[in-house]
Amino acid sequence: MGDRQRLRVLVLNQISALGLKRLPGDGYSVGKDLPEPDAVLVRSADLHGMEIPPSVKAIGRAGAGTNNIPVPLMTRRGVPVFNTPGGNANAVKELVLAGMLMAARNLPAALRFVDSLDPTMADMDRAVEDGKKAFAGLELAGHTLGIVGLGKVGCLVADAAIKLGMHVFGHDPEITVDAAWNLPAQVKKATSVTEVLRHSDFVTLHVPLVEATRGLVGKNIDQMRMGAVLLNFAREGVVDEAAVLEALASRRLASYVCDFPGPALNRHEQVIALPHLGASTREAEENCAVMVVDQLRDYLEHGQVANAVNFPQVSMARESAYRVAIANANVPNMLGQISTTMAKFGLNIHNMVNKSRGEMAYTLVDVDSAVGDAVLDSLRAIDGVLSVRYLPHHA
Ligand SMILES: NC(=O)c1ccc[n+]([C@@H]2O[C@H](COP(=O)([O-])OP(=O)(O)OC[C@H]3O[C@@H](n4cnc5c(N)ncnc54)[C@H](O)[C@@H]3O)[C@@H](O)[C@H]2O)c1
Ligand SMILES: O=C(O)CC[C@@H](O)C(=O)O
Repeated sequence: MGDRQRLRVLVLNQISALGLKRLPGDGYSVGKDLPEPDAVLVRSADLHGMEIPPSVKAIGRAGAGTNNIPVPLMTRRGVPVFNTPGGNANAVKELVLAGMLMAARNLPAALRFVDSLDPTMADMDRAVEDGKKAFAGLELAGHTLGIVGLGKVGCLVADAAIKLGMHVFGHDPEITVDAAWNLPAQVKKATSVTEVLRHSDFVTLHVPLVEATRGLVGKNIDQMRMGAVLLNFAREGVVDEAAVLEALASRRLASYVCDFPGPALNRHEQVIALPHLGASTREAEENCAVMVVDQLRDYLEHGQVANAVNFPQVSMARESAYRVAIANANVPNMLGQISTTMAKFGLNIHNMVNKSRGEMAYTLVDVDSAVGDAVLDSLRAIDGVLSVRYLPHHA
């Protein structure tokens, strides 16, 4: 196949080879520096400042958060943004448990103490026994964990905390039915973030960064129990850093555990800052890469949509070799105009599906004969049409 006939996938972060090898060389070119890419694959690369070429038809995020991608702009261009719900949730859960244990047992300070001991000293045992009292901690069992955000990560953390003997309070105003089913019955429902903060010894945040969650924990830190621990494995902007620093100084917060280092946090003795490690396990990287690549391929080759954050879920079995995929504004008479245009060119619609999500809608149309450029141009010219792709299937 000629190079331009292959679909080009621009890869902007380290994506597991297990996923990338699902893009077969006879149909795809994959690389870090490809002109006119058809799709972009990322993890945390910030696309806000980047010129996303008009050739891009889909963006795949191997992970959960999509705040590094200009999603509304892509929606206006009729470009879906895919993510991988749950693909890295277990990895994050395990790091949250590690974070709670590191804070509860003063492990970073204890390690620094051991590191400071002169290995050649005569009485190491005595120095250890004398020194250890500075690091006495507390056990998780019997303490209360508050969880804000009961999605893929929050639910797993709740389950693990219950199994460790903790009491758990959870808050999520938009919890899904599936998540609610998965939640252990012992989790108590909190009706606000403040209620979680008031009743918890440990508070962990698992919400996406959107306008509504920016600074979700800030001034309200003064509602937290004295000596509580705050964990942020969500995003930097979900907490107000100045409020955290103040609460650490007053000892309202004993520790702040986060995945987002910064100048005021690094080397702070009450802060445990990790280098955005939540999803960095072999298993999570493989899960996310495989999921996102499969979703991208299904969209690029068949127009089907699974796990896009801005498009409806759409699937339709292939019953014809000639498929057109159309993203359009969710306004009256779009389907009428699409079918009239196709009829004008003598195309018979074999099967179609149309679904909407918010202000946009997505339509897959299978027709009985090949579709020429003139039809596609006429479809593109319909007011409200955002993108049109022709997806012939060569069996
Ligand atoms: N540190 C890391 O490496 C890492 C890894 C995975 C995810 N994350 C971050 O964690 C976030 C959550 O991940 P997830 O996989 O659980 O996502 P998810 O979409 O499954 O869950 C997010 C939950 O937050 C809830 N929510 C939204 N706004 C809320 C609010 N104001 N108050 C309470 N709940 C609210 C949603 O209803 C949803 O249930 C991601 O968006 C990402 O930013 C970080
Ligand atoms: O890719 C990563 O390493 C981090 C991913 C994480 O922040 C997410 O939102 O899924």
